[in-house]
Amino acid sequence: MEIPEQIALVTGATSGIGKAITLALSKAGFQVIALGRDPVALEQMQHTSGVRPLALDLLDREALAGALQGEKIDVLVNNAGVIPPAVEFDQMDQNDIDATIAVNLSASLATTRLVLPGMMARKHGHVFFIGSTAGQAAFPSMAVYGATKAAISSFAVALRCDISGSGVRVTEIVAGRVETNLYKEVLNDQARTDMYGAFDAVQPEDVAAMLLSVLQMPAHVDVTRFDILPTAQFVGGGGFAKKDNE
Ligand SMILES: NC(=O)C1=CN([C@@H]2O[C@H](COP(=O)(O)OP(=O)(O)OC[C@H]3O[C@@H](n4cnc5c(N)ncnc54)[C@H](OP(=O)(O)O)[C@@H]3O)[C@@H](O)[C@H]2O)C=CC1
Ligand SMILES: CC(=O)C(N)C(=O)O
Repeated sequence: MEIPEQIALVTGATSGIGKAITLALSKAGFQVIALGRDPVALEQMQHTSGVRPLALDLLDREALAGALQGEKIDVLVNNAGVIPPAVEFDQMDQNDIDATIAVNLSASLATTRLVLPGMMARKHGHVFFIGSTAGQAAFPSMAVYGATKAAISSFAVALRCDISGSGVRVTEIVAGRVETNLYKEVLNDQARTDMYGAFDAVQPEDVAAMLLSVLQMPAHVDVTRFDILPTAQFVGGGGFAKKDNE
């Protein structure tokens, strides 16, 4: 009997962690729908790796729903994300607050809502969420980004309760510092090089390798969450209140 090709949808497939996951899944034999806004990057990936490009903005709900209509997705990787400028909350621009919540949280929930019923009907599927250490501990000047990732973490565990017994697995990937383009709009090149060098950052391919290992576990095993950090990085530790705001 021929085993049908499995289909994976990866959001934020044009760069960083999402790109590495897309390429790893494609190499592992999945038909990958690679979703991102950059059509040129997607076209290149189609050319070199045979992935199916899906150029759209996740915030365009109608386009997303239309594009996913009829797709029988086995693996969903909710990866797309943005990081707003690192400033204290009282200095944040409201547009940055809204955009961060919309991409990092709302878009993941919307995509999952579209894909999950089909998985449940077929009694098979795996939904991944890319969380962050910033959702597990306080990071100064990252209150909103951290809040979106804490919400993702909370959502992922609660989702498991809701769909328990359906055969669909859920995994949250809690990533520490991974060397990608995430900070390219908010830090200059030197600052990014210093930041990643200081920790010997995790590489996107490392995250992809972990995701594949989790996916390859037997169907009755769900790795509900894993943390992946540079060996030299830790999070948490005490903070001290400022004496005043002057
Ligand atoms: N790098 C790190 O240290 C860590 C990253 N993470 C998380 O990993 C995920 C991937 O980030 P990373 O690889 O680092 O960063 P990158 O900036 O390299 O990649 C972000 C991806 O998200 C896509 N994206 C952003 N906005 C939208 C949108 N509106 N619609 C569709 N796609 C969108 C981008 O595609 P395009 O521009 O083509 O739209 C891009 O492919 C994020 O959720 C991030 O929060 C978590 C912990 C640590
Ligand atoms: C941006 C992140 O999510 C992060 N964990 C980091 O350490 O930079």
